[in-house]
Amino acid sequence: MQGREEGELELAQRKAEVLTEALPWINKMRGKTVVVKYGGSAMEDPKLMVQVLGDIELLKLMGMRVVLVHGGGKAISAMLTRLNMPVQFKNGLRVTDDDTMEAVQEVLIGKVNQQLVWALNEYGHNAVGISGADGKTLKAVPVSPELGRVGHIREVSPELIETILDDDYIPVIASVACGPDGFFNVNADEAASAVAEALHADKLIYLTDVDGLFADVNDEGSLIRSLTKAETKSILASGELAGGMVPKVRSIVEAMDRGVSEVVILNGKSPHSLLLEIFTDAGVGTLFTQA
Ligand SMILES: Nc1ncnc2c1ncn2[C@@H]1O[C@H](COP(=O)(O)OP(=O)(O)O)[C@@H](O)[C@H]1O
Ligand SMILES: CC(=O)N[C@@H](CCC(=O)OP(=O)(O)O)C(=O)O
Repeated sequence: MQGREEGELELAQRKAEVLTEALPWINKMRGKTVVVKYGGSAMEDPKLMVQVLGDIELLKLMGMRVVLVHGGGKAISAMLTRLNMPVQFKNGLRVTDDDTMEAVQEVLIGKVNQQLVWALNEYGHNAVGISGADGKTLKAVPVSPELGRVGHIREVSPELIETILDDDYIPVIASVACGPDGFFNVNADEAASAVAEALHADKLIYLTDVDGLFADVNDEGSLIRSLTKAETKSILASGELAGGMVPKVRSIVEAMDRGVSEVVILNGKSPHSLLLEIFTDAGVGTLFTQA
């Protein structure tokens, strides 16, 4: 009994230490705009998803203007497979014909977006789900004829997002944009980067399914803790990155080129990585800074 009480006291002291360490960060981040990109790879496990959304709720309660931009690539591929439709990527971007575009809309806007909104609402902080077509928030132009309806963001109109934030809701944005003749499929990493730029965000966070950027993709011990913009550009140019990490790192460079001062890649599968990154001195993941 005595031992258990001592253990409990130690735990309480540790919790108090954590709060003390967090206090300056809470002060620093109050009122700041944080764009969180939540990727399909880290959204697979519903239990983990609930935990991530709980962390987002906490950021909101601590006074941050939190914007959630989401993907859902795995869910789209699963739907296409069920429909016996091809799943094809070039340089990390999905080849998107008209039928594929319909499936993308159904999965991202109809399913994933509303699941996230519903789950955030369960925490008590009301969320509003939009796609890039709402309020013409994301306007895109085609990337190349071989990719079909894949869009590159040409312009972001942040007014609707700002209205939602000003009314104290959490905007949840599906990475579908409007283009010259209908909807376009935009990589969610690029959408998050463009939204962060348009909102002059203080921080852009990519939640994915790995701890950050590895020097060697096959070695989890090779996590790179921090990179400057120049170093990030040379990694991108080296051609060593593969799969979804290519558009992610390209989006990070674009965000930094356009003035976002801090970008982080975090593992959305490790418990409370968001809180550890924002509220602890050491942080976690890979931090990208201007210099
Ligand atoms: N150098 C690297 N470091 C870390 N991950 C890498 C690297 N190169 C490629 N990857 C791959 O990128 C994946 C993350 O990108 P992606 O699957 O698009 O995530 P998300 O769906 O979260 O956007 C990782 O699971 C990993 O397989
Ligand atoms: C053009 C393009 O590739 N669009 C992506 C959009 C979803 C996405 O980016 O989802 P994740 O963040 O989960 O990977 C796709 O169709 O998969």
